[in-house]
Amino acid sequence: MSDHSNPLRIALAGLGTVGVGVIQLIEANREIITRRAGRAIEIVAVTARERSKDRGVDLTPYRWMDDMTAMAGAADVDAVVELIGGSDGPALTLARESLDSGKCFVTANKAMIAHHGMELAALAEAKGLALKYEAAVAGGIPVIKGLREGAAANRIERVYGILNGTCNYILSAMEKDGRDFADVLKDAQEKGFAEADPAFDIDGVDAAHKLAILAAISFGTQLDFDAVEIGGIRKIMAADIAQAKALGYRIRLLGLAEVDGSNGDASLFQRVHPYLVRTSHPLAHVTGPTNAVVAEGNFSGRLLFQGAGAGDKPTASSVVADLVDIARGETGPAFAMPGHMLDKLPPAKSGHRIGKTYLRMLVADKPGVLAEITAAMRDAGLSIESLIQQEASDDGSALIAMVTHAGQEKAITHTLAALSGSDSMLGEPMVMHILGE
Ligand SMILES: NC(=O)C1=CN([C@@H]2O[C@H](COP(=O)(O)OP(=O)(O)OC[C@H]3O[C@@H](n4cnc5c(N)ncnc54)[C@H](OP(=O)(O)O)[C@@H]3O)[C@@H](O)[C@H]2O)C=CC1
Ligand SMILES: N[C@@H](CCO)C(=O)O
Repeated sequence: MSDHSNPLRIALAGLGTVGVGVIQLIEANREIITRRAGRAIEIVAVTARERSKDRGVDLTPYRWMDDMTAMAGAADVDAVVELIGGSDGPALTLARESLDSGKCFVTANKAMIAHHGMELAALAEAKGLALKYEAAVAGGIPVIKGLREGAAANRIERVYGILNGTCNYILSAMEKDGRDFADVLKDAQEKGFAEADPAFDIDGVDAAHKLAILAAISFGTQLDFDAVEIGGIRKIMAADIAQAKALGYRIRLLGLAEVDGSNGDASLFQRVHPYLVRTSHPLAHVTGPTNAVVAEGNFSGRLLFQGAGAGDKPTASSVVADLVDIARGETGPAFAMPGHMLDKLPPAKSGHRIGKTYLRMLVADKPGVLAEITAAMRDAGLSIESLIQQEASDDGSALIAMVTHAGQEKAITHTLAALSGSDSMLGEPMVMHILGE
């Protein structure tokens, strides 16, 4: 470990959007960072794939190290910052080697933490080192610190929010301009907040990485990414956005987690899915790449964390905040309590969950179709709160969108199973849950 009267010396692996942001931030705010940290934070070594690439920052003050293993073992490095990405591969090797070599470790890599966070936390804990990942969840929002420190005295009942800036950008642009999905996605990629593989964003995987991390910190449970139920936004049509609006809702990709005790033993519910959110709810007004996380504490009440969920500067802000913590000597457990105290909960089943649901179906425009749908719903014990049928298209199809009264989720499954063989149904129905207040 480093001597706290000397600068905290860091090695930076990854010089892309976030890596360059970190260099710029440390340069721009050097004086205030030093005063807050109690000592300077100095970059001593850097690495990326391509040494000769122009990154718009001067790298000559720093030692270039092609060999990341050497970076992890360098005697003049106190903390390693990983901004490469990827759940495995070089990022994971660097994490293991850095902690093994006695270096504190900071990362923005939610994929790696979601998959390997328990192992890395155990490594860090065994050596009394810091493993920090504020930037991994919701970019520039200090939500990890908020939950880990500010809300540490609470039992968190539920945590949910908008965890992917790319999806929120796409959904709010579709909502505002009626633009189509592919066009808006291209925009998000150009702006630098989409993942290297944007399928991670639009299919909900990136939000699921973040949700699994939030759940572990919120509930004192072991990270269980594999148990997150995941859905994305690919199948959302402009018509869904319009119908949701007409029914008093906006569509947001949400991650939602809670400990479910309704069936006797506690289990962990984690879901990422597009939800309909009442226009009166604060999350309905979160637009663009902004993220927002709601945590409901049993003493604090509802907490809302909101801000930029991605981008060079906001994400760098979180990375450097972690470095300030390390410079101050803060090396507490990565998941807010020692690893052996984290509960291991089984994944919750969702069939008994009660809520309202949005259903959109493309159907053949012929007599009796609505009766067929409502009969399937009646048999499943599901009742309709509101329903819209759009005028038939030239191809003879009609779009039906409805919101059900609150019912068990398994009633939706039964309804769709009953309708699945029907030749009235054209294409796959779209199911979206409605966020309960
Ligand atoms: N962008 C954002 O807004 C946010 C990103 N994150 C996370 O931060 C991390 C970095 O993201 P971002 O900056 O956007 O990514 P970029 O793709 O912009 O940058 C990745 C960097 O890693 C380097 N790199 C890739 N592979 C290797 C390798 N094998 N060896 C050495 N260097 C390598 C690249 O080198 P080269 O430049 O030479 O190709 C590049 O400098 C990811 O984990 C991401 O999920 C988290 C929150 C927000
Ligand atoms: N691709 C992510 C970056 C921040 O984690 C997003 O769009 O939110």
